[in-house]
Amino acid sequence: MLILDNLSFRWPGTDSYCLDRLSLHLQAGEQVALVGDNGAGKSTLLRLAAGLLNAEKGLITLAGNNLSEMKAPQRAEYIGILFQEAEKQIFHTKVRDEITFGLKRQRLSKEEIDRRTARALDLCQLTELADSHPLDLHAGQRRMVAVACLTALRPPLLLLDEPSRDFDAHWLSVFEHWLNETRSQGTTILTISHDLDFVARHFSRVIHLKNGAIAHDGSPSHVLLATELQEPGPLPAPTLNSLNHALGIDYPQTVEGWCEAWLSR
Ligand SMILES: Nc1ncnc2c1ncn2[C@@H]1O[C@H](COP(=O)(O)OP(=O)(O)OP(=O)(O)O)[C@@H](O)[C@H]1O
Repeated sequence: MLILDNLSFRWPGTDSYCLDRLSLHLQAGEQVALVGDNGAGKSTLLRLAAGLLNAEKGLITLAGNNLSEMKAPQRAEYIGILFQEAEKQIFHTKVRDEITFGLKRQRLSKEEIDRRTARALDLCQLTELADSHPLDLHAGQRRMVAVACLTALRPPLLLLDEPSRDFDAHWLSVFEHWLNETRSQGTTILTISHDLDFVARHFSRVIHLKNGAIAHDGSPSHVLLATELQEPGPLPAPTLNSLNHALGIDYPQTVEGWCEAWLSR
């Protein structure tokens, strides 16, 4: 689905490479989390993958196409982006209009637009807020409005920048339910996250970016327990991994799986 081949990128006016000869291959239907310190280059990588920045060297291929040769509307058919400040993606005065905007641009029938909008509102628990002004909503709900727009458009690749931040417990569970639904439909997802418990709960492949290069790439237990993440620093290991490590066991990453394994030991 997405191939980053030997990618190098420097921000204008800087001498050092922000990303240095980075290669990454995402299969269709894979869900991958990108973790690493502040300034490691995660958002820059996501913007390159979205075609919003151009690499100095290397090639990005999206569904067999050279990304740098794809025009914005063609890229939009394949890629949905959730920025860190998702509220800046919202322009309309009603939640419903925000969702239908992208669908109308795709020239879908009214029935299809209504069907997709109703489903997106329902999945994102926004049905009762459909006629509200997005700016009257709180941060978690506003983020779900941006998520609902992606849901309705159904791009095969989602690029999410710290999607779980700003949610309270209720809206985090709504978002995680949405993520499970989206995964079950085979959508390819690349997400940035600093929440390693969230990463361990949802992603079977984790990439640890360090100083603009891939330091580790593998399962959550492999990557999140790697030495760098164990040391005191900005990325503490997720709770279940720390527990497994302390007890010297290799148990599942979900609370349910962990309890099952513990009870049947
Ligand atoms: N618009 C910009 N102009 C110049 N340098 C930038 C710009 N955006 C980011 N950088 C620099 O590029 C490097 C990587 O930044 P980036 O935002 O990609 O890191 P990150 O891993 O996403 O960090 P965080 O976890 O804090 O979001 C940093 O040194 C940052 O200062």
